[in-house]
Amino acid sequence: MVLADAGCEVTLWGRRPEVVEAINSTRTNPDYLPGVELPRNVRATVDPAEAADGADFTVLSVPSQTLRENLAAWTPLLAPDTVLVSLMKGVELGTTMRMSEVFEDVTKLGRDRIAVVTGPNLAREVASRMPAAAVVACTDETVAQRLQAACHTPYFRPYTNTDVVGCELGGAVKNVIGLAVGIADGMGLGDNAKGSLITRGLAETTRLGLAMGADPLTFSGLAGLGDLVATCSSPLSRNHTFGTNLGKGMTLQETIAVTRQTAEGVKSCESVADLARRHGVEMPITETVVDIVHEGKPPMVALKELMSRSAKPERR
Ligand SMILES: NC(=O)C1=CN([C@@H]2O[C@H](COP(=O)(O)OP(=O)(O)OC[C@H]3O[C@@H](n4cnc5c(N)ncnc54)[C@H](O)[C@@H]3O)[C@@H](O)[C@H]2O)C=CC1
Ligand SMILES: O=C(CO)COP(=O)(O)O
Repeated sequence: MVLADAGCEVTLWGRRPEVVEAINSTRTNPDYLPGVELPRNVRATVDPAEAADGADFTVLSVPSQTLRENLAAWTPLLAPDTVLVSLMKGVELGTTMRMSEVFEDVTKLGRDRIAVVTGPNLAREVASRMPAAAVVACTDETVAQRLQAACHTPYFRPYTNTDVVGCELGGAVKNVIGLAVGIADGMGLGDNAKGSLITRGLAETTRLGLAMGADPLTFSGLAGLGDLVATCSSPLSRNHTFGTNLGKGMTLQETIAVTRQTAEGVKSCESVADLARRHGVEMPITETVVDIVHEGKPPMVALKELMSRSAKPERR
């Protein structure tokens, strides 16, 4: 919708024929975004070849853990000069690859053909054309500028950045911190706890980013602090909501059963923790989320452990 509002002709691929049919005939996706009317220049198809044909930009937004499989099937269909754009905020389990690295690995395209859009962009608010800023990241600034122009609308204001590593890490780790804040909210721990988790969460994200060669300033920007604040304050966030349900005492299985859409942090917390170990970086909040979500540690026990960690200076 953003690309179409910015003047692009958009062909949207969808898996389910009934959703594609509803989009083409009613201009809405009634199950997921009721009440949002899509512009005329968005057309849907079940045929990935039709969606990819001649595309200047090929924008990918599937769950991070299925990307590799999806992209392997789509690679032969990509238009020769297309730029691949990731909207995804996750890290692949096992390989610990960021989404742009999976793009590179599967398609063998150069980094100047791979871009990322990220920032505080809760889908429901963007679809309601509520104002938001975003980051368009590519190692090649001219490509970032082309994409910036392609998605700039009166309600969507993209900035460029060449720090792809920092932008992707900001998006992926904020989902994990969003889970932590959700858990704290579900436990009724209050706003001081929230402010503390957001800030210390950003500190551990920045530590990891520095170890991976990111620009630390990226984390005080839209891809870092901006997205963290939006996610940790909004009931629209899937990760925050998932955490809240756990904090209220639901089991993992019960929480999964009431979650209809992708909460990336649930899987990516493990790959982020893995990345941290590989780079020798301490990420206590991320480790705590892994313990609660995957090891069944009771949130109250995890809280006591976090609060009784050894005292230390703030900037270390
Ligand atoms: N929802 C939001 O506000 C935002 C989400 N994102 C990111 O966008 C990415 C996608 O998330 P959402 O759109 O929110 O999730 P979603 O669950 O709403 O949508 C995921 C889409 O992927 C499809 N899908 C699921 N399994 C698939 C498979 N095996 N193969 C192909 N397609 C499959 C689903 O049918 C659905 O259309 C995530 O990485 C998320 O972090 C980024 C910014 C905002
Ligand atoms: O990334 C998002 C906002 O920028 C959406 O967060 P959730 O995936 O937690 O809904």
